Parts: sequence; structure tokens; C-alpha cells
Amino acid sequence: MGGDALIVRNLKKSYGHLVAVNGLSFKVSEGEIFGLLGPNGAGKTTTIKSILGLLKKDAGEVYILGKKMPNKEILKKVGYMPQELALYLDLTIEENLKFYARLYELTKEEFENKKEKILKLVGLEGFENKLIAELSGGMQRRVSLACALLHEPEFLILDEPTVGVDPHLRANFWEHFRELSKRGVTILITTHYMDEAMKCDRIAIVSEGNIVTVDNPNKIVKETNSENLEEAFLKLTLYGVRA
Ligand SMILES: Nc1ncnc2c1ncn2[C@@H]1O[C@H](COP(=O)(O)OP(=O)(O)OP(=O)(O)O)[C@@H](O)[C@H]1O
Repeated sequence: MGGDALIVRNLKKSYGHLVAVNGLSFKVSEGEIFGLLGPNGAGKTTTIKSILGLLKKDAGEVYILGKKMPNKEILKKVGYMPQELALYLDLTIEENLKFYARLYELTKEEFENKKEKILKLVGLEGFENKLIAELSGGMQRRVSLACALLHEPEFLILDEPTVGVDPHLRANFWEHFRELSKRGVTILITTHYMDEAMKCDRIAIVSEGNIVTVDNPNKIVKETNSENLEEAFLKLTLYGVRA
């Protein structure tokens, strides 16, 4: 692993009186798969959106790939899969992919080359002409992931990418994430699945806008004297045990 792909310092974000992110600081190394784990409402999505500049942070500093955010140029090197569906329902899979390709300024040739590969990865070859509205929820998530990966980003931010995706494809996705990481792509991912969190190099457990612990998931299990990550997670987020 190389230098820091992401530096977050003292990030704060409130919605009115509600403090969603309460001064988070963490770093993610180049090529690392870093998970954000936390109960519903812990502040994970707010953290991600503030990192990307989609939400205006109240305080703190964020650097992605060495550049202070917000920075539009850096966003070209970032792939983002939001939790909510960011697809045009009345367009086909191919038309949605094309839309993202234009956004990321891919040439027609680059698009054609990458399209096949990406559709295969998400298990949607042959479905190019299907309307998004006609797809199942899981299939729509797969198209969203394809859109985030199309321009081969150096930094991937995935907000619960595998919700509604069947176990077989979930395993495929994770194999691909690991391959990307080996090639130096950095991945910041949120998940509620403990088996996925165990596959991360490190995780930050977030609760009520604060980081409770950041470490390798196996170490967190060990240091909280837990049988597994789920038990460690419950101890850390319900009973406030520190790892
Ligand atoms: N636009 C908003 N306006 C007001 N409050 C918000 C808004 N978005 C989020 N919140 C609140 O901020 C807190 C953090 O929400 P956030 O979506 O960041 O949590 P999360 O950890 O991503 O949750 P989940 O696991 O359910 O996706 C919650 O209390 C939520 O209700």
C-alpha cells in the first residue's frame, strides 16, 4: 500500500440541531478497502456525501488523492455508488451507462470496450436494452455499480453496494473489489453485512456521529474478547466498550 488516498480531519456536519457527524478523523491508504460500519443513522452516508462535497460540511478538512476537497478534477478519478438509485428509470441500461460515460468524458471506443467488461462483471450481459424501470431492485443496484466502475476510477466510494444483491453476485463483487484493490484502487465502502466488513482491510465503527474504533476487523474481534464481529459491533455500539 502506498500513501494516503483519503484524509479526513475533524469532519462535522449537522442538520439543524441534529449532529450527524461529530468531528470524524481517519485516513485510508492507497489500495486499501476501508469499511464504514455503524447502526442506522450513525452518520455513514452523511460522512460520504460530505467527503465528496455533495453536502457542505460544517467543519473539517478532506483530501482525496492528495487534493483538498471540494475539487471537481479529482471527482473524475472517483467512482461513487450512492445508496439511493441514481439512474434514469425511463432509459435502458445501455443509455444509463452512456450517460455516465459522457459525464466522465470517455470516447465512444473506450465506452464500447468497457461496456462489455462491466456488464459481464455485474451479470447483465444481454440486458443492455432493458429499461431500468423493468428491472428488479437488485438488478438496478448492479447497474448503479456498473456506472460507478465504468471510468475505472482510482478511488471508489460505495454506499451499501450489495443491498438486495443475491449471495452469488455479492461474492463476485467482492472478488472484483479485491482485484481492484490489488491494482491500487482505494475503496471506501459502507455495509451492514458482517461478512463483508470482515473482508475489509480496516473498518471504522461509527456510532452517533463518532468513530468508536478503527482497526483491522480481526483485531477488533480479538481486542473486544468477542466470538465474531457481530458481537464486537454490539458491544462497541450498544454498551460503549472501547477496542
Ligand atoms: N437531509 C437530512 N435532513 C435531516 N436529517 C438528516 C438528513 N439526512 C440524514 N439525516 C439524519 O442524520 C443522521 C445520520 O444519517 P445518515 O444517513 O448519515 O446515517 P447512516 O449511518 O448512513 O444510516 P443508514 O445505515 O440507515 O444508511 C440520522 O439521524 C438521519 O436521520
